Amino acid sequence: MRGVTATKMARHAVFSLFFYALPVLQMSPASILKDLTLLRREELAEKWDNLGFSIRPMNGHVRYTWSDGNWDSGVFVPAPYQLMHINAGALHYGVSAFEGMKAFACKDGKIRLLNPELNARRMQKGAEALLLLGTAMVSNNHDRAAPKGLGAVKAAGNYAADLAPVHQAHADGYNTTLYLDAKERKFIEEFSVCNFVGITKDGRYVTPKSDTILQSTTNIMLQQLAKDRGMIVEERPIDFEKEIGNFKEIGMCGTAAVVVKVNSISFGDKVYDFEDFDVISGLRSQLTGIQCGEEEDKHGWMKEVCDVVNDSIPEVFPVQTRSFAPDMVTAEAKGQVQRMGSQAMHGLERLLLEHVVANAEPGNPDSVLAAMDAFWNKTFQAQGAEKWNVRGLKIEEAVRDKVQAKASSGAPVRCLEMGTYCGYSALRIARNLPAGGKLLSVEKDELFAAIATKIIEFAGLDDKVKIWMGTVHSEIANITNRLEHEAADFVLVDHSKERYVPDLKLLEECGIVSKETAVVGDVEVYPGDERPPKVIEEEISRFFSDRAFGLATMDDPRFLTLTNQSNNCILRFTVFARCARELGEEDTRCKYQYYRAQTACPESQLEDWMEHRARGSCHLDVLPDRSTMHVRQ
Ligand SMILES: C[S@@+](CC[C@H](N)C(=O)[O-])C[C@H]1O[C@@H](n2cnc3c(N)ncnc32)[C@H](O)[C@@H]1O
Repeated sequence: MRGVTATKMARHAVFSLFFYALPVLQMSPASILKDLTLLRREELAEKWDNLGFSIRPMNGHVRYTWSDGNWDSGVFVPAPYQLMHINAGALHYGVSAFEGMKAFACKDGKIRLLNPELNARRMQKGAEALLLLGTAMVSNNHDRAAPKGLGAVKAAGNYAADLAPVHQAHADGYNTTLYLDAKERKFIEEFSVCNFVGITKDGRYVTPKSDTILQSTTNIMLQQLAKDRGMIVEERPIDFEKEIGNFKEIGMCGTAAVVVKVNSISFGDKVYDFEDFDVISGLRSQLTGIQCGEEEDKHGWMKEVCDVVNDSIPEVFPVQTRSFAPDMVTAEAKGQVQRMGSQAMHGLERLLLEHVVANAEPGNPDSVLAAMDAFWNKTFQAQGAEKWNVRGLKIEEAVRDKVQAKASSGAPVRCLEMGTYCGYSALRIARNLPAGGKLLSVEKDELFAAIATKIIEFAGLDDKVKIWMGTVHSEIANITNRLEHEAADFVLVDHSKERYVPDLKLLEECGIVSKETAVVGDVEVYPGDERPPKVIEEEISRFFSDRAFGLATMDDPRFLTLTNQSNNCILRFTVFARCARELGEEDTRCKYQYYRAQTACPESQLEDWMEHRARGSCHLDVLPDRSTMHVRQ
C-alpha cells in the first residue's frame, strides 16, 4: 500500500486510501484502522472541517511487504514517497492496481472505514486479473486494445492487458497469444507484446497494419532490410482465417528478442504449422550484425555514444591512483590509520587527488587549486563554493600582509598550519610566499597527509611546503627546527577545536606564536569534538581575549559545522541506510557512510536509529532521492 490522502465531504471527512499493488488482499480492516491511528489524529481533527477534495500531503503511509509467502504486519513510513526499482513492473507494464476507500470521522470521536471488505475483494479480483499473485485466472476472451484506444502507444497498460491471456496461454502449453482485432475478431493484430511478421509462400514480407498496434522499431528495420534484398514488403490488414495458410514463416518481433520463430498457431481446433524460418532468420542475422558492427550499417542506424568503459578498473578508484600516492598504500599497509578513517579515503580524498592529477597542470598551483575547487563544487553541487573561496581569500590576504611587511627585511616568511587535510589551504598560503618562504603543515591523519603531500608535489610547491604527519605535540621539535627557532609570521589553526587552545599555548611557550604572529582560524565547532561545543567556544574566546593576536573566523562548507550538523546527520544516516539495504551493512562503502554519519550524529541518535533498523521500523532509506543527492558520492 502506498500513499494516503485525505479529502472531506460536508461534516464527514473522507479519506481516500489508495492501495497500490496487492496488500489489501491479505490485509484485515482491523490492521488498516490500527495504522490509521498513526496519522496524528488529533492534528487532523482540527483541520477536519476544512479538508477539500484536492490531494493533501500526509505525514506518511503504511507499507506492507511480501516475503516468504506472507505479508508482514506493516509499518508506518513517515514519508510520502516509495523507493521503486527502475525495472518495477508497475512502471513498464502497468502491473499495478489501486483502491479508493472512504474513512469517516464520526461524532462519537471514532474513525470508521466504509465496508473495507468490498474494497479488499475488488482489489483481490483486480490483482488476480493482473496475475500479480502468480496464480492464474485466465480467460481467452480478451482484447489487447480497443479500436481508437491506446493500442498504438507504448503505454504500460497495453502490457498489463496481456498478462492474464498470456498466462492462460502458458497454462495451456503455448508460449504466447495472438490477438485478432477487437472490432471484427478477424484481422491479425499482434502477438502478446510483439509484432507479427510473416513470409508468404511466394516470398513477400507481410506485417499487419492497424491503428491499434504499436509499431515495433525492430519490425521497421527488418522491413527495410527485406526491401534492400528486393523483397516485396506489405504492411496491410491480414485476414487470419483467409490468409494464415499462405505463410511459410512466421516470426514475432520486438526490441529485446529481435525476432523469434513461431512454429505453430492454434485457433480453436485448428493448428497451423510453420516449418521454415530461413528468410526471417537471415534478416535477423543481418540486423544483429549491424548492431554489433559486423555488418555494414547502410542506413546509419547505429549512433556512437562513447567508448566502452574498461570494467577491469575498480568501480571506486582506478588502479593508477596507487602510483600517484604510494605513501597512502604504505600507510594503509602499516595499519596505523584508524580503520574507518582509512575507508573514508575511499570516499572523496583519493578521488580528489585523482581528479587533480587528471585535470590540473603539473607545476601550476593555480591550476591545481582550480581543479580542487571544481572537484568540491561538483561534489557539493556548488553549495558553499562561494564561502570556501571567501575563506581562502582571507587566508591569502593575511599571508600577503605578512609577506609585504617582511619584504624590505629580506627575512623569510614562516608559516605554520595545523590541519592540512588535502592541502588546499596549504596551496593558498604557499602560492603567496616569495622565494625562501616556508610553510609547515601538521596533519594527524596519515592518509590525508600523504594525499596532501602528493598534491603539493604535483603543484610544484614542495620546496616551500612540508607536511608533517602527527600533532603539534608529537611534532613540536620538528616545528621549531623547521621554523629555525623563530616565531611564525602566520599560523592557520584549522584542526580540532578542542586542540586550539592547548596547541596554541604550547606554541606560545615554544616561541612559535608571538604577539607578531597573525593567527587565523575558524571558530565553528565540528562534530567529533569531545567537549560540548559551547565550552570549547568559550575556551577559545577566553584564550584570545587577553592575547595580542585575534582569531579570524571562517566557515568552511566542506566540513560540518554546528549549524548544518543535524541536517548532515540525518542525510548521512539516510545514505548509510540505503547503502545497507542495497549492499549490506558490511560492505566497505556502507561502513564508510556509517562513519560519515558517526562524524555528524550524536551517538544516542545513531543508537536509536540502529535499533529501529534492527526492528525493521527505520525508514530513512525511503526518503526521496533529492534530499540526499548532495551528500552522495
Ligand atoms: C578542517 S580540516 C583542514 C582543512 C585544510 N586546512 C584546508 O583548508 O584544506 C581539519 C584537519 O585537521 C586534522 N586534524 C584534526 N585534529 C588534528 C590534530 N590534533 N593535529 C593535526 N591535525 C589534526 C584532520 O585530520 C583534518 O584533516
